[in-house]
Amino acid sequence: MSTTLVFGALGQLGQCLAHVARERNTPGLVFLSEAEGNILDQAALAALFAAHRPNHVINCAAYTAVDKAEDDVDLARKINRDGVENLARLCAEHGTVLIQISTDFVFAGAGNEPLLEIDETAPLGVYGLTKLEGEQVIPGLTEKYFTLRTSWLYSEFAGNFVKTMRKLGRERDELRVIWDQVGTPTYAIDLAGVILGIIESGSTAYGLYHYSNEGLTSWYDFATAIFELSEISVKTTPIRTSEYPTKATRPPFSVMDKTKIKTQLGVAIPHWRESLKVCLERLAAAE
Ligand SMILES: NC(=O)C1=CN([C@@H]2O[C@H](COP(=O)(O)OP(=O)(O)OC[C@H]3O[C@@H](n4cnc5c(N)ncnc54)[C@H](OP(=O)(O)O)[C@@H]3O)[C@@H](O)[C@H]2O)C=CC1
Ligand SMILES: Cc1cn([C@H]2C[C@H](O)[C@@H](COP(=O)(O)OP(=O)(O)O[C@H]3O[C@@H](C)C(=O)[C@@H](O)[C@H]3O)O2)c(=O)[nH]c1=O
Repeated sequence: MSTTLVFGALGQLGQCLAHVARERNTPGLVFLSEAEGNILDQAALAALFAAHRPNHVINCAAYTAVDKAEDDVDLARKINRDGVENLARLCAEHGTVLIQISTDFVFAGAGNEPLLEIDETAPLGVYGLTKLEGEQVIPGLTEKYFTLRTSWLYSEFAGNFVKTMRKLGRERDELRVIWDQVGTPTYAIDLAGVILGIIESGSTAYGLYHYSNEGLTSWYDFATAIFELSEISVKTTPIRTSEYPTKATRPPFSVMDKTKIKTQLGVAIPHWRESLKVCLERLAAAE
């Protein structure tokens, strides 16, 4: 039986992978928390590879606190770059396929056309920069990798914008949400399905791919859709980024073009609003 090691298993995407793998009865996945599989601990990683001889590794481990990263550069770089290097090196030694997850925040987002895999990267903050460094370290070490750039992940698991908005929308009289940052939300359950599909298909079409849901929206319009579909009534005011100061600068336009993953890997992608409905139904059912 083929084995897949999943690092960062207790994070949002890690939990979504566990959920989808259970639903599909996918065998051979070994889920590793940070304590069980610290991507900075080279000796522990070597022992895990020797014990499991994995065919695939999914790296869900990351430093994802976008604002905090601005003051925590060394740790962000260790996790988002050096940890990826550790995994890629061992994958090369063992002939393992590495599935790395990256972000739309590698782009400056100054344009207004959907971004391709070949488009210029220019991260605006430490999180995006260190994620880009993680992407870039892989091809020098192994050819057998899939790097999937995704954006605006949400799900019923862990903390995310959808869960925050539902909570704040019920607690507050008014919310002010940025409308001049445009991107595409991604239901992390959909992404988990795509990752498992790549493994199940045994695809060797290695390389860098963009994956998000279809369509585009602003954070304000996303929040408005969350309230409408959740039947939460709260005054929601669109504001400019300048009216919501944050430590890290985010890309104003980070919509990614998914033509490559659709044509080369045969991935079918739901519109963000359809996937949002599914997530909100599941959240409501659990309440
Ligand atoms: N969330 C989003 O909106 C987006 C995320 N991405 C990317 O998707 C991937 C998954 O993100 P998501 O699941 O949301 O992130 P989370 O922050 O929810 O999960 C990351 C996990 O990595 C763990 N971790 C941190 N350091 C280490 C380490 N040294 N060794 C092993 N595990 C570690 C964290 O543990 P602990 O919490 O205990 O530190 C956490 O459980 C990441 O690569 C991220 O950059 C891309 C676009 C959007
Ligand atoms: C809570 C809140 C947020 N916002 C804005 C701030 C920010 O621009 C946007 C989203 O806020 P968040 O803190 O959820 O998201 P942020 O941490 O910027 O999300 C990013 O995370 C990393 C990990 C990624 O890789 C990106 O793709 C993206 O998902 O909404 C408001 O305008 N009003 C509010 O009340």
